[in-house]
Amino acid sequence: MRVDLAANYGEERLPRYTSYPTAPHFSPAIDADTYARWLSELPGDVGASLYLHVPFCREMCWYCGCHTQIVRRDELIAAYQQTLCGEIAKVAETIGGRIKVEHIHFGGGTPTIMAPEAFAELMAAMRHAFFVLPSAEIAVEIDPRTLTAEMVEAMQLSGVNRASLGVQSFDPRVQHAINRVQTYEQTASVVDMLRSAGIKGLNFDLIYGLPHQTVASCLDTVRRSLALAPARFSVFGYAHVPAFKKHQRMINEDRLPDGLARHDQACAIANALKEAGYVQIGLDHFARPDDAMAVAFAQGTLRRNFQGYTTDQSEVLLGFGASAIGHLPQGYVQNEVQIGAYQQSIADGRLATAKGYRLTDDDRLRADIIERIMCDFGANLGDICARHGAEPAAMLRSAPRLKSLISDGVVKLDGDRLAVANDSRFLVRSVAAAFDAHLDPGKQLHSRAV
Ligand SMILES: C=Cc1c2[nH]c(c1C)Cc1[nH]c(c(CCC(=O)O)c1C)Cc1[nH]c(c(C)c1CCC(=O)O)Cc1[nH]c(c(C)c1C=C)C2
Ligand SMILES: C[C@H]1O[C@@H](n2cnc3c(N)ncnc32)[C@H](O)[C@@H]1O
Ligand code: MET
Ligand code: SF4
Repeated sequence: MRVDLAANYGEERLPRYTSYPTAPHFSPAIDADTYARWLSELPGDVGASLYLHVPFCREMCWYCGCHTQIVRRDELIAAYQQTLCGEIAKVAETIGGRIKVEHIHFGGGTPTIMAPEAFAELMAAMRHAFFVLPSAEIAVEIDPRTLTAEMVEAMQLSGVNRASLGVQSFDPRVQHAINRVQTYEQTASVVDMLRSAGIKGLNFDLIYGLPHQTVASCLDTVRRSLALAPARFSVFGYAHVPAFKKHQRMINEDRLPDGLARHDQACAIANALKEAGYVQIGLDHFARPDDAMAVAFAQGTLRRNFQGYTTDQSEVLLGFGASAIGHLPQGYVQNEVQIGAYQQSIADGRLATAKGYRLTDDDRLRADIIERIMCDFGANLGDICARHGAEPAAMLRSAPRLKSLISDGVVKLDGDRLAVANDSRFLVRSVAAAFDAHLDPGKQLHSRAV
């Protein structure tokens, strides 16, 4: 990495571009009526992906940046699951046909906090409302500390074929500082259970930049993780935003590694995973070369959505649950974030849309460019502009911040082909931001760029 540039670009607060425009630009002008109209306009043969958000956990990890809350009473989870079933039926009814589904992702929070029968019922509700293709990828985010054998069986019977495990760090000192104690044996046993049930597409989530983390501690976590041989890793830098996430105040900021230490940790993890034969993908993913994500990356067909990088090619993403975001050809929609408001909407027979964004033609063009930059570290502006009936020269003129990126050697422009220099890939968010017409540099809404 070029440390000289980190100071110029690295501290910028930039979006992670899981959508364009990004979620802070969503407005209440897009409401349940708009969503209903958009759904009814979907072509009958469209392929969709489903995202189900389950915003509950048993205990708060102090670093957590997800939309989740602590729940002790199982009745609350049961009531929420019933609401999800109601929302699925309502959305299918509004579409007015049984569209085909290519991917299902259960995220959270901790989806496996549901009762196994409730999980099975939810899957059945989806198969009833939609045509879930036999080839569909069905993925569940898992907290290895609380996964039961009964839940594994319910997932197996429901056709789940991928699982993403929260691992974060195996270092006991780090684990205590983040309120997440999870032994290696717990994780290993969950890996065994899942594999025995035929759920073989495994991902591990790791985090660097946590309190007390060092390069040695990160490398030890990688070494132990490699022994369990997951097909993929997601490696995130800890995003410390205590103003948004009050529980992050429990993290002692004096124990957080500084920018340089974070960078060393990120590099050490990346090098160790690459040495072990994993391919580095985008900002934060690693996959075995034969894994579908590595293949998509090699072929230039990797996509980016609200879960991060994905192999999912669907044009439509339907989000279910509190705070869930959906993406339709017309634009984005986000459900009520508060669980009470979400449940009330569905109980009243309405969709639960709280806000959204209607895409313009210019947004679609820029979204395409930004997605390719985030996925491929480059973009063929000529091809992309041609698909949108636009001129690459005009697009380049409207991206004035590219100039300094080019003169700093971060970006190379060869005709209409843009490429992020190999040693500057950590600045990919800055390159994407150069095409972001909505970016307001005054607002510090996002986490650090590196
Ligand atoms: C599975 C856990 C999730 C993580 N992020 C999301 C999920 C479902 C999705 C998400 N989180 C935020 C947004 C922005 C819009 C919003 O409704 O608030 C979305 C779509 C909030 C957020 N997440 C992180 C930060 C710093 C913020 C607030 C500020 C901002 O919008 O940037 C950090 C963060 N959360 C997750 C990760 C992996 C991550 C950073 C590496 C988990
Ligand atoms: C879904 C995954 O997101 C990661 N995750 C959750 N919160 C944060 C945060 N504040 N910063 C970085 N990564 C985070 C964890 O690795 C989790 O498993
Ligand atoms: N909640 C699970 C865990 O932390 C899944 C990842 S975080 C949404 O282990
Ligand atoms: S990291 Fe996972 S288990 Fe921990 S609080 Fe967040 S969603 Fe829950």
